[in-house]
Amino acid sequence: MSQNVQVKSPVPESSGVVPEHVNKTSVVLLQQATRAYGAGETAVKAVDGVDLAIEKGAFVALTGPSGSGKSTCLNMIGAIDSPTSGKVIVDGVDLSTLDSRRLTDFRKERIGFIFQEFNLIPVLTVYENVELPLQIQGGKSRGQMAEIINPVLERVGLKHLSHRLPRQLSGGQQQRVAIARALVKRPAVLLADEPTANLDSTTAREILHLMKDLNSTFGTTFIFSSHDQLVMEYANRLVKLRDGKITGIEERG
Ligand SMILES: Nc1ncnc2c1ncn2[C@@H]1O[C@H](COP(=O)(O)OP(=O)(O)OP(=O)(O)O)[C@@H](O)[C@H]1O
Repeated sequence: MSQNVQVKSPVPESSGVVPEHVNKTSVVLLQQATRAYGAGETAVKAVDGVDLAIEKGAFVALTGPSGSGKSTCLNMIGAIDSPTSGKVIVDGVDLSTLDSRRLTDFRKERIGFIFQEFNLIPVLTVYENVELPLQIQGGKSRGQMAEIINPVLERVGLKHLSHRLPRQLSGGQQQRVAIARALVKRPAVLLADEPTANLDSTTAREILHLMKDLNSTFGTTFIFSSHDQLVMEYANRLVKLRDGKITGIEERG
C-alpha cells in the first residue's frame, strides 16, 4: 500500500457498494489497480498495483513523466477504461460490477470531463453546449435545465456570451464552456486531463483560479493529470507516478 492511503475498512468482495463510512470520506478508491496492455514478454503495465484514496472535495493532481500512467488512471476513474486486476471504486460504486451499459450510465450521471482540446461541439452555441449533458441525461424540462445552466454560466463568467459559437471565443473562454458543461451535471468527480496545455500562462492561471473557486463553492472533487507547474501550484495534493506506480504523495496547504 502506498503512503497516505485512507482506506478505513476492506471493501466486501463482489459487492457493488462500499460501506457508508468509507463512502463518506473517499469519493475515489483505487485498490491494487492494474491496467496491463498486451500479454507475455511484451506486456506493458500502464498502471501497476496502485492504491489511492481521494476524499470528497479534493483538488488533486496526478503528475509524472510522459508514459507514467496518469491518463490511464484518469480513464479508469472515469469509467472509460477498466483495470485488468484490482478495483476502482467511484462514488461508492465498484465499477467492476457494472456491465458496459451501466458503465455508460455511470459516466453520464456522475463523471465530468475536461480535456486540453476543450472538445466543444462547433455548431452549437455556448448555451447549447452546456445544455447537452442535461439533454442526454433526460428527465428535465427546458425551464428546469435553464435554472441549472444559467447560474453556472454566470459563475464561469459566460452568461453574456451564451449565444456565441465556440469559434467566436478565445481558448480560455472555450475552456470555461467545457468547465460549465462538466459542472451542470453536478458530477461526483471532475476529471481534467492536461486542462491548461493549450492555454497561455495568464489564461491558465485564470482557469485554475476558477476551478479552485468552483471546488470551494460546490465542493466538487477535481482530479487533474498534468505536467504543468501551475496546476501543481494550485493542487492540494500531488500524486507522483512513475512507470505506473505511485512514487510519492505530497500534501499541500
Ligand atoms: N492502448 C494502449 N496500448 C498499449 N500501451 C498503452 C496504451 N495506452 C497506454 N499505453 C502505455 O501505457 C503507459 C502509460 O500511458 P499513459 O497514457 O497513461 O501515460 P501518461 O502519464 O498519461 O503520459 P502522457 O503524459 O504522455 O500523456 C505508456 O507506456 C503507454 O505507452
